[in-house]
Amino acid sequence: MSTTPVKVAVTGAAGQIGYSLLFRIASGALLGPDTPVELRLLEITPALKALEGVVMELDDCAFPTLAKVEIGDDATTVFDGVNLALLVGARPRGPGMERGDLLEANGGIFAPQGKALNEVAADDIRVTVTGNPANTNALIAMSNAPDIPTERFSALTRLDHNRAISQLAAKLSVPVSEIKKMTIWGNHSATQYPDLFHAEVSGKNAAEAVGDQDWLAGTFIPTVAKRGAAIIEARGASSAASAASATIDHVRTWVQGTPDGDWVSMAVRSDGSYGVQEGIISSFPVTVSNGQWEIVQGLDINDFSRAKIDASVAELVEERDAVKALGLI
Ligand SMILES: NC(=O)C1=CN([C@@H]2O[C@H](COP(=O)(O)OP(=O)(O)OC[C@H]3O[C@@H](n4cnc5c(N)ncnc54)[C@H](O)[C@@H]3O)[C@@H](O)[C@H]2O)C=CC1
Ligand SMILES: O=C([O-])CC(=O)C(=O)O
Repeated sequence: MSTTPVKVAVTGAAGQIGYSLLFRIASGALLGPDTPVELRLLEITPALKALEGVVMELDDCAFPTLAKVEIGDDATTVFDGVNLALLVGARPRGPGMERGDLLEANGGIFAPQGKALNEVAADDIRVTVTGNPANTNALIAMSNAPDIPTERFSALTRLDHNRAISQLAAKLSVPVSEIKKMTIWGNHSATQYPDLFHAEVSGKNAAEAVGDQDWLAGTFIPTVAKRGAAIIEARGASSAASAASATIDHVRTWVQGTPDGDWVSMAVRSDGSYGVQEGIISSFPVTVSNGQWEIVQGLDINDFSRAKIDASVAELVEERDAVKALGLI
């Protein structure tokens, strides 16, 4: 085992997602069995007592990869020297709400956290935003951290990506491992576009393998895009274990890379690829190697996909304009 622990910050650590996420990070599921981790856990002051209880449970697991845990309510102290920051802490939506309804309540959290990361994080900091509305919260954090390269900020659309793989695998009665090159485009919201025209099932084009545009447009896309709301309806609370699992998948891919012949979905700063307005944080197909993501280039976008991508990007532009008006970026 290497000796220097990787410092991993998690915000909202006493919340639902935190309760699933922390134990997976501490057990080595994020960085592997040979990399010790130091957890830096940020919460609001009233939640610190609950967080102490979670830390007692972490201690009781006796994870060999968990080197140290520090908790606190001050971002500048907790983020000091961190290599990875998982920004989860934010209010979840309830029944009947869209994630964009959280913009005002949650947006205010990410400007100070971006500033704190800018001031004290390690030089190799990588930031993943899970708290909703995730894309625009990542934009806020990035805009408030001018000294951190913009490619070190990302937002989570891996949960949508995993949901899309699962729905397609069930439709075609194949194992999820047969599905490659899934893409989520745009916003982590009901306008997101899960794209089957470039996905592959056992090496064959997924849209052709499905051969049913009505299912693709009328069942697959809305099922994936509205899965979060369906879980809130069923569970009475928003998805937590699957969100934690996707957060692990996202960061592990960012650190370890994508396998040959596959890609993942990550929401990252647009460079204008595929006509997505430059500067917003939008989900793209990306490959990762040596800790650097690259947007997959050269995919043909048909008229159906063009309209779906444009609609989700228009929503992201609206969200950006709203947080600009609030003075958050
Ligand atoms: N991007 C995605 O795919 C998904 C995102 N989410 C989002 O993740 C967020 C967290 O969800 P849950 O854990 O279920 O919510 P939760 O309410 O159980 O936990 C959130 C925690 O964040 C803490 N918190 C609030 N403000 C904070 C601040 N300024 N600094 C540090 N901590 C703070 C709260 O005290 C609470 O403990 C929500 O915004 C939810 O909508 C949830 C599922 C999937
Ligand atoms: O739907 C929600 O509010 C929680 C979330 O982001 C998801 O499950 O995708």
